[in-house]
Amino acid sequence: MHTTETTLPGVRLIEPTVFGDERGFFLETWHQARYAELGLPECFVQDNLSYSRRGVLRGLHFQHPHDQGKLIYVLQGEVFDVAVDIRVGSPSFGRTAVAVLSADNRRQFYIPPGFAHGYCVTSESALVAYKCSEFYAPGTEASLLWNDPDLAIDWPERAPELSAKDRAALPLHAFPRERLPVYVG
Ligand SMILES: Cc1cn([C@H]2C[C@H](O)[C@@H](COP(=O)(O)OP(=O)(O)O[C@H]3O[C@@H](C)C(=O)[C@@H](O)[C@H]3O)O2)c(=O)[nH]c1=O
Repeated sequence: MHTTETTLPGVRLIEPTVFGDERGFFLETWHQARYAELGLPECFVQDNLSYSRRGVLRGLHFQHPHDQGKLIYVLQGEVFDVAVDIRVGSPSFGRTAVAVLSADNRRQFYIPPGFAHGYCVTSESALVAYKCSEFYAPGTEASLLWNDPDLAIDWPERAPELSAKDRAALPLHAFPRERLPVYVG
């Protein structure tokens, strides 16, 4: 397993060791002890799977309270994945880290609690799997505007397909401080 720091402290790109043989390949998608050594949560409590067509953009989402850490990987297709530091008082507040995740590169992106997350599908379709460190808590989720000019994310799609919730999202500066997580160092 190989891990790389990204442009945001705590956000990690993980390349699991792949064991290939004549039958195909095998890899561990999560191993509690090994991933704990990387500083990932020892306990994920929910696994999610979503399917989307090319050009769909889901995000940028976060929950607060009940902030979720997420371990994301792609089972089919390819996505452009984005993390945004939205922790009030963080030295990297408003900064982003991006990664191309695909079924072929088998990369995983770890986004700690306190960050917003989103992705855009760049293949014909994509199956995205992710583990979460907190349960889904309806009413505490929020949508940060995908094309907030202050974030300046260079999305691969200029006119993505969005949910109604994401079309009504707010730019980061419009969120009251109490709706955002706080940086604890
Ligand atoms: C996220 C989620 C949604 N749902 C339901 C609510 C709703 O009826 C339906 C679709 O929900 P959404 O439109 O919020 O799904 P989606 O836009 O895919 O939301 C997800 O986006 C990515 C980027 C994330 O990081 C996730 O945490 C989550 O916010 O699924 C659950 O039951 N459990 C969950 O954990």
